[in-house]
Amino acid sequence: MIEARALTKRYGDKLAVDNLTFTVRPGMVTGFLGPNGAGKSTTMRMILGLDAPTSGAVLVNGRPYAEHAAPLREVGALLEARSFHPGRSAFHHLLALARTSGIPRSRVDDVIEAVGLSGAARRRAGRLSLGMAQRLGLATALLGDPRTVVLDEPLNGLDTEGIRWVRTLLRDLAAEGRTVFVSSHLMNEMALTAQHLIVIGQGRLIADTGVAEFIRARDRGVVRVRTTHPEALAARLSGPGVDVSFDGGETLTVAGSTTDRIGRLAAAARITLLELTAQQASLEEAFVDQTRDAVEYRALTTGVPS
Ligand SMILES: Nc1ncnc2c1ncn2[C@@H]1O[C@H](COP(=O)(O)OP(=O)(O)OP(=O)(O)O)[C@@H](O)[C@H]1O
Repeated sequence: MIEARALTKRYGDKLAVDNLTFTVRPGMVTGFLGPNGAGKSTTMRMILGLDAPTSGAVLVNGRPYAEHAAPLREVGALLEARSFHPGRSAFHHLLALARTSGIPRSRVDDVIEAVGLSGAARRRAGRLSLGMAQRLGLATALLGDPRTVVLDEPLNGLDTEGIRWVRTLLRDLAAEGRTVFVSSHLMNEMALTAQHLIVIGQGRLIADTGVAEFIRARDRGVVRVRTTHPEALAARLSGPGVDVSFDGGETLTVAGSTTDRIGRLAAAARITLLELTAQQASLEEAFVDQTRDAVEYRALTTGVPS
């Protein structure tokens, strides 16, 4: 369990984390989302005792990180890929960590196997591909068999198979009753992996909610309709708050209405429907919509000078 209470971090004039209060619960994967510069990494560093809060506090499994007698057994972390000595092999990196934390050597072999690094474990870590380095980072996080894992962008550099593997790994860790807190910019992947979301923007909490609820909160009720008489149906559907767009063929996209209403209206007008589908917003659409005001660096679209 991770409990942030009025957690705040200021760097000079910059309020990187602003009065964040949230709880990350065990037994599910919690995604940590926010636009660039929102304060995710800063929050994660404070969870792990690598940065001190300006005010407020964050507890991991009931205590500040630094107060745990065997922190590696409480919290496993992946903050940056390649945060290991490049000249040391993956095996020796893990072995050195295990020795200083009272973790048995057999556990090193276990995590190497678990993350699929067996073939590369003796190679110097500096020569590992980004994907392999990411796997070593995950092995490091899991070494102490921790109750809580905190992972900053664990999917960076992984190929499709690696991404699917991490998805299963995170879900399995959560199913074992662990607390899994993971940031990622890959929204489609988060939608598949996480059950809960903490969303921040400019250091402030935007949402602390289930993934489905987060998407539903901004779902504008878009319905796709295929019909034999699109123009006639469009004329009947249009009205205050209802937006109908027509693709020129037999399909209409209707915002601001429902499948029930459209179905009944079509039946009353004796218009044949070929398809009537409520379209759910994607997590990415919901995210863009709900963090729009909190984007720190917005790309400006400028015309190309002629
Ligand atoms: N050591 C520091 N000194 C000064 N400002 C910092 C420092 N670390 C972070 N910041 C600033 O604090 C804000 C939050 O940064 P942080 O890296 O936590 O965001 P993030 O959500 O992890 O971003 P990204 O998604 O781009 O990784 C940013 O404006 C950043 O420039």
